[in-house]
Amino acid sequence: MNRYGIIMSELGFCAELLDPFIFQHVDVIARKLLPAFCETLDSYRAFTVLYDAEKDGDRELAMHYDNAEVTLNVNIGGTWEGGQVAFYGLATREETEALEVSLKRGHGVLHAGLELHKAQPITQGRRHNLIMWCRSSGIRNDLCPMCFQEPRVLPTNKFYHEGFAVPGGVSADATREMSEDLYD
Ligand SMILES: O=C(O)CCC(=O)C(=O)O
Ligand SMILES: [Fe+2]
Repeated sequence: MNRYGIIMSELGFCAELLDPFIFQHVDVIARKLLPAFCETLDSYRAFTVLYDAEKDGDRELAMHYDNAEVTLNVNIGGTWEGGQVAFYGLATREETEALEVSLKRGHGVLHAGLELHKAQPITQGRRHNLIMWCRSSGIRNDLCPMCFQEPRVLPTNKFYHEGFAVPGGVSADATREMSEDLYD
């Protein structure tokens, strides 16, 4: 469970910092390294995780896959022991033996969102990471990364579209009207 993380958009870190970082840099690297999992990255959800072995902190994160086409997980501080990120292969396949990544301070790992993974318990110190769930509507519009079904994409409110994009042809005004009908 992530009880102490913060959502980067709520702190205003997106427009000047994360938008250019993800859309101009991570996008190029992700499409080169993980072409089977992403096309152009066109939205993201970024948040932090904070583990603390000494206080009443979170110590670990249970096995899951991400609501992302690709995830960039970067350490942004702390000194710690334990806390490896363990990977078990794609959620759509049989579970493999754990591949454990011990991130060093300031280092990161880029992986497919579909990779099953968990954070092993931290045994000493604190670990603070920035998690960027990067989305590619070109992929998720055809296959929802959570339920593996083809989604029916409807306009939603303008703040929270979870990475899907309404297919072309719908004007901004029409989208706004539809979302007002649906959610007001
Ligand atoms: O603790 C970590 O480094 C991994 C966090 C994670 O997998 C997530 O928040 O989706
Ligand atoms: Fe994750």
